[in-house]
Amino acid sequence: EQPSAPKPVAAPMRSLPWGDINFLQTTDTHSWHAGHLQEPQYSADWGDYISFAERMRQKADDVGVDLLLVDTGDRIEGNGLYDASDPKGVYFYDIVKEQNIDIICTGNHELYQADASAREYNTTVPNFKGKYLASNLDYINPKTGEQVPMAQRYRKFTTKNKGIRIVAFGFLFDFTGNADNTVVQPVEKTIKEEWFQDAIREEADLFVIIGHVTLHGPEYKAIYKAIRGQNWDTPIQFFGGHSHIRDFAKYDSKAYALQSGRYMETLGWMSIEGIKGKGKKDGSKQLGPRASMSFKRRYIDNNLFGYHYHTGLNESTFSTDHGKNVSSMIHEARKALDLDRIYGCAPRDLWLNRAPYPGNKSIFTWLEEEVMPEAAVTEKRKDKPRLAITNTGALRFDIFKGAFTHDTTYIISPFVSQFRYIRDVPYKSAKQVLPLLNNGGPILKTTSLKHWELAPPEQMSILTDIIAPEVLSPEPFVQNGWQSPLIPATDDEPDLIPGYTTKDDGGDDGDDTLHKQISFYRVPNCIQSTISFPDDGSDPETVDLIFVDFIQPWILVALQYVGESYKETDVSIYREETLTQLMAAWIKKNWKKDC
Ligand SMILES: O=c1ccn([C@@H]2O[C@H](COP(=O)(O)O)[C@@H](O)[C@H]2O)c(=O)[nH]1
Repeated sequence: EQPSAPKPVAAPMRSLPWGDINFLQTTDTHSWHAGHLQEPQYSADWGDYISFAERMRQKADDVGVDLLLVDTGDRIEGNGLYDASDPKGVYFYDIVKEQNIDIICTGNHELYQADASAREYNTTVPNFKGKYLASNLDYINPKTGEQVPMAQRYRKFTTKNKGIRIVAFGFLFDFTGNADNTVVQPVEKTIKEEWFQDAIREEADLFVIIGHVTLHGPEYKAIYKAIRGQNWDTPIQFFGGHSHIRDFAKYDSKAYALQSGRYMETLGWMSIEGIKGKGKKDGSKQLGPRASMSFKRRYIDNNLFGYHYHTGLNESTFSTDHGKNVSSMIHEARKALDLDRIYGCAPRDLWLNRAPYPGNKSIFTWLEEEVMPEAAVTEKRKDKPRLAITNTGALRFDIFKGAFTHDTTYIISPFVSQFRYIRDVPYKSAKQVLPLLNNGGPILKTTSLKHWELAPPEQMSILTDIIAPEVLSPEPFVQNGWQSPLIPATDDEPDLIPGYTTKDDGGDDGDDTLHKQISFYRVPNCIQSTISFPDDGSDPETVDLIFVDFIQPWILVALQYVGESYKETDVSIYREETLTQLMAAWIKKNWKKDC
């Protein structure tokens, strides 16, 4: 772990079920490879994960079963370890490649910016040669313009100990926001291609589909139907991602899917018992239906207490030299990037989804009422009445009371979005834009734009508020000078720390650590600040309509719906700085430095 990481807190644990084949999954790590330096329950780093994987592989070898590692994309964007260097990722790629991942694929974040996709093609794919799969993704060579597969389409291999013959694929959901140096082919089209139809006819003991794909969306449904249509009895294991939640889905009695959360908070554990490997010399051909199998999952909180518990090791025996070296690499990178430099001290916790919006604990109310009115200003139009709109998905994480650092700026908002504007929009039309964006409804039915892409990804899967019987602790729990956001508030379960209490198709026993439930309040797709309106409360004739560039397509469609025919050429840059830079400047100016 990192030297400043808070020590994990002991908690009641559930052990890991082992099977003939076992998997560890990471997804949506978003460059949190240093772990969470303000939350003890997620404080292990990528080096610790390497030690954990090495110890668990040893255990698997000792009893003659298999363990494979999977990563399903969105490794970048969301933490200073990737975002703070110029170019991005200067230290990051060498750290990630140290983990011995068996099957790995691309997320949408690897594709938003052309330079990131180029690094993926030129660095990550070769770093994981033979393991990196791109079933529906192509790269466009910038020199020749040639469109080539991002990586190999699928992989066939046999496991070391049980001789299980695996055919594996690596998909990305039907993403359309990629830069123009990649091509994402819709899943429905890909599965009709000859290579895929041939691959699902290969002899296999297990199909493994990894993807940056949610478990209950149309893409995995289509792949499942295609494989099951051809192989009525072969086990199929899916690994998904993208919506940042812990999830487990049962498609049939031999087809399951696992998704392992976000931000290095969770390692997913999947075990399948009852698979016979035919890849061993002594293996016999499968005749008739397979015997019953069991598919079990766990969500492992990423901290050393759990890693020691699951390996049966302790502080002096757990870490491998390799793991320790990678922790040092991360520490050196963080120092070189100056990630602990303090910008200001947050006076209170500000929550993305743990507190209701609007409200004084909501990060969006803070942004809307305090930050945007000061940030959405330019000298030459500072007296013009204006509406400034930001999508809530632009913010990615909570702010905890205490030190707000260089690192935190990227944790909160890694994007390079700027404010743009359309000048002098009739107010009667401009005021209808926010409700249209938030209600989704009619405007978006006629386009390929999806309103859920505006909000935090968790809201794709969490469709109603979850209100936990917890209250925020009056006294923050302080460790190593950092603050943990919550401690148990009542005496009835004094040992439980607030955290994930997952319910999925397997029931409510998936989490390896027993936690107290945390609330989740849904937020609107977009928020709006009303700035420099007439003092007498009257409506202005026209306003400058300001918005972050990510939502420009939605804004233009909404304006069209209310009868205004603005085009891309009517949009100008309002501020040169990114939203992240503007927020950082606001914090430096408004929050005191001495925490
Ligand atoms: O420039 C951007 C890019 C993305 N977003 C928001 O992020 C989500 C996607 O996040 P995942 O981690 O891939 O799930 C997208 O739907 C937007 O809400 C953004 O605001 N700006």
